[in-house]
Amino acid sequence: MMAARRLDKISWLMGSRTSTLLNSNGNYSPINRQITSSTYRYSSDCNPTNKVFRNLPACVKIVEVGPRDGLQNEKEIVPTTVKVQLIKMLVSSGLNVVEATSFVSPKWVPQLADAKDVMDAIRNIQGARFPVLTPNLKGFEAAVSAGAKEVAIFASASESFSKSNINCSIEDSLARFRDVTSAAKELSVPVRGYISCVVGCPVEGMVPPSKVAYVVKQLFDMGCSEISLGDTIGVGTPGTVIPMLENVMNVVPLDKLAVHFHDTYGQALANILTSLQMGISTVDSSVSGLGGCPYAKGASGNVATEDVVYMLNGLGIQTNVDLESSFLQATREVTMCRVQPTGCHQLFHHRRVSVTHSTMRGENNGIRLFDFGYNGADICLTKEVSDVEIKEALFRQGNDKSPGPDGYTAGFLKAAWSIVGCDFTSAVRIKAKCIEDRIFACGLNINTLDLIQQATRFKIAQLPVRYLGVPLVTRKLSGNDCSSILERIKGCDAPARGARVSWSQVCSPRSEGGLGLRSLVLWSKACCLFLIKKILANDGSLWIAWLHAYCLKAISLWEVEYKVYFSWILKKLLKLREEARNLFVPYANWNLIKGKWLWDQIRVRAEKVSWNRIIWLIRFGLVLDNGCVLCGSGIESRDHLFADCSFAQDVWNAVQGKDSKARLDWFFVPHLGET
Ligand SMILES: CC(C)(COP(=O)([O-])OP(=O)([O-])OC[C@H]1O[C@@H](n2cnc3c(N)ncnc32)[C@H](O)[C@@H]1OP(=O)([O-])[O-])[C@@H](O)C(=O)NCCC(=O)NCCSC(=O)C[C@@](C)(O)CC(=O)[O-]
Repeated sequence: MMAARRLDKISWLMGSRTSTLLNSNGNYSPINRQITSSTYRYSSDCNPTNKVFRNLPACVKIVEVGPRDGLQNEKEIVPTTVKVQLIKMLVSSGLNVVEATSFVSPKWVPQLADAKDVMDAIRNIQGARFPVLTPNLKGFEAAVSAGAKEVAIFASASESFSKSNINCSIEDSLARFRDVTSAAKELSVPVRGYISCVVGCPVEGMVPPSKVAYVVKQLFDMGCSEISLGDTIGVGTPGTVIPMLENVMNVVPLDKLAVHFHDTYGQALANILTSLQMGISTVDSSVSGLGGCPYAKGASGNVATEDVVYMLNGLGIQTNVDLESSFLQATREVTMCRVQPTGCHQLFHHRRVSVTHSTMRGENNGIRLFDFGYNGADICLTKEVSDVEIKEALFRQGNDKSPGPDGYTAGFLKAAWSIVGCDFTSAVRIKAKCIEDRIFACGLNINTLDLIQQATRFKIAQLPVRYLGVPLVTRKLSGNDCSSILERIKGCDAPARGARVSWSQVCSPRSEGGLGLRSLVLWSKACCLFLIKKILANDGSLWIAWLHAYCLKAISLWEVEYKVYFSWILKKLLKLREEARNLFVPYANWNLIKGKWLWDQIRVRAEKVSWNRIIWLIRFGLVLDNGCVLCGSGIESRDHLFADCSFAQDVWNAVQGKDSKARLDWFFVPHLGET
């Protein structure tokens, strides 16, 4: 949600600043200045040769992944023109590697279905490279014919993630990627390799560094010019990143490696700094921290480009990026204003990223929100909800979620959104206002509720959610709560008074003219009798042992006296003792006494009817079984129907005018008329 908001802001910013990027001929002109740390106000005099930062690189290549990784997770389709504008703005800020889009299946990532159009539109932008993601040969061919000069393949160090992201095992993916790299080699197209889940996987948990190293080596051997190590769900810390990097560095040269950190736990900058100290000099990031992987539950945004550049500037490390470019400045300021309306103080910069990622995306927010004690959080929680948020909340619901009090399902509202969208959002707003002065409590006793009510003077209300007329309350339901459903049930009884068939007859077996239903009252009684049998047979269950030890206390069930402290079920069983005695005493063998047998004993029997099979056959157009309905014995085959069936034999005999008991032969039937 936060990413969506930031997108809105970015679009707005782009709209208001487009003019600054167009030259007098109306063509796009990137700025592409060489930026040094001295251009930045807070750059330090940090000497990269000092003890702590001895190994830091002098300059870092930033790979901007916002237009691809940043957007791929957005549900709302971002118009192609906006994407193109975003890419132009990023290049204008000095970012000279911008991952533009993906040539993946549009069914898997609908947001990037316009990959070809994006590539068409950025064809003439100079001063930057635009790699694109290609999951297979099909994607590679499409990318190349759309004008891509660089591609990226993406494997995973986790088997489960590989399956959920690209629908195949790691080994199968490597085979696909070999096809891509050999096709790319022929066309001299450089291939970047990604590895996801390098420290943790949403399904498998921790991923062993040796597994990462194995996949890295495979990608390197197949010809990847650069390999980016992705902490897809942002769970890494320097503590887990260091062993992973050490393993990887053993198998491929350092200058071939890049890092790609998501910022779920605000660790991305620490991880980047650690990676730089270990010699890495290529870092992926996404403008304003947009991003997440649609197939990695819990993956939050990428590390924000502005934050990375800010840190690198502070360390005196060169990038080509102008943090003071109008675009990055404005993106940063507006994003900060959302959560920090009192000012855009640089000190809150880091907090902004962490809070926005965790609170606004709705992930991990329970802990993070209060960890920070940050005053931006309450603004997030209390500010007015937007129409986009209302729509998002509805569209996140499953289609078959139970309907609200108005009876409309989420599926209906989604399908009819173009018609009812405006009404729906305004209705939600009205509701949001009228519930303001009531409290919805859960799990509190009546005294506490009273105290709250006295202190706040708010009414204690019930959630306006009912199912079949019964309120969804957190305490035990009272008779009053159920009154509406009871009324309905009673109401249902009324028309039955004039019915021609009694309920007991409806509940008799089909062979006795009923519908084959079982009366619940009778079935419950049969179950109770069954429990009595278990007590008498001392069947060994824990409950029976407990009954014998604590209730019956060595007295037989027939003789035990009724005690008020007995449980309701035991009292119920004792009331059935006489009936049980009549049933059980003649049968010493407990094994013969089953629930169905008991039900058969206690039910009222009716006369058998001969027509039931025909009725059921006709009523449902079904053949219930393949037995003959005329004689009741034998399978209803051709031979049986025309020859073997006793009814058929009577017919043939009548036709032939003789009383032959001889079995008719099927082959003889066609010739019957001839005799
Ligand atoms: C790999 C597939 C296609 C396999 O998907 P599949 O369903 O197993 O493949 P399929 O071969 O059975 O094809 C299914 C349909 O997709 C079509 N298709 C097949 N290939 C393509 C293609 N290239 N372009 C366009 N269409 C394609 C194909 O033609 C067919 O169409 P249909 O006959 O049903 O109409 C699918 O799983 C997919 O597209 N996955 C991409 C998922 C994705 O983009 N994830 C996000 C990127 S990875 C990431 O974010 C991590 C990273 C890189 O940032 C690093 C990190 O953070 O860790």
